[in-house]
Amino acid sequence: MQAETVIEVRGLTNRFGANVVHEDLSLDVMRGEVLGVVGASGSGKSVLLRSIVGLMTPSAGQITMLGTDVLGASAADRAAVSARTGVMFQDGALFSALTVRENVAAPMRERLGVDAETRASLADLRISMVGLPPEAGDLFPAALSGGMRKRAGLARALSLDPEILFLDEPTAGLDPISASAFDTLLNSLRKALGLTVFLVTHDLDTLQATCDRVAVLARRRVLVTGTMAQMRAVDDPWVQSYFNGPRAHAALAVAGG
Ligand SMILES: Nc1ncnc2c1ncn2[C@@H]1O[C@H](COP(=O)(O)OP(=O)(O)OP(=O)(O)O)[C@@H](O)[C@H]1O
Repeated sequence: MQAETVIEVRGLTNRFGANVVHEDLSLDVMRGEVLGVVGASGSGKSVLLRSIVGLMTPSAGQITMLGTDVLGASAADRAAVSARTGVMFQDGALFSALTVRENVAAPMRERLGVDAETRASLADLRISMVGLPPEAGDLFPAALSGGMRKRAGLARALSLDPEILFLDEPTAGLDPISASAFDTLLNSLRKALGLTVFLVTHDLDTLQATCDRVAVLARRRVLVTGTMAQMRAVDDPWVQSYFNGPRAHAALAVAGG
């Protein structure tokens, strides 16, 4: 079966004044894969994610998502594509004045023509899918631990039953046990829901545990894509120090690789 490209980025350029972050960057994301996006701090991983999900307008280039040219599309078409995706930000980006259940239900208000009671039941389903206890739905974000906040952010990203999930540093700030539990959760959700996942991370354990392919951002573009094993053979100093450094070896040893 021919693999389907669900995100196609071509000729992407992003600059902030004199700071050129991306220049003629290209990337494909295939349906059903978990793609890890790595790169040094400041290489433009978050800017790439924000460009794809429409939170910022790139300086130049073309982005096709789920068959729609998102930069050229009408606001209504962009919103329709956006409703088929979910984004989880590093800090969860939850509304502090809303309970977890209300946070998870918030995207449904606009997009789903269902009453408040149904929205609450659907939100509770998402809350249980991410492994939070039922009582977490009544809590406000301030009452959650870091790990619970990540899960609540994930539940909200799953609110509209998305095809593509964007995760920005999902395990940052978590202790190793919680991070590993998050990896396991991501793997099981991805299987159960048939998700495509665009995962920005620095976490080698997460890459090893969850990703089918990795894309390395360097020198303003996607320098290389491939499996973790392929990364170890790439002749580039940053790629070598990242994928063949002591931390990478530790991650591989744990994974039995
Ligand atoms: N709104 C903005 N205005 C000006 N410069 C910006 C803006 N957003 C990002 N940048 C710049 O773009 C570059 C890439 O930032 P980005 O946050 O995408 O990096 P990153 O690879 O995600 O880094 P990290 O791993 O540290 O999170 C940085 O030089 C940053 O200062």
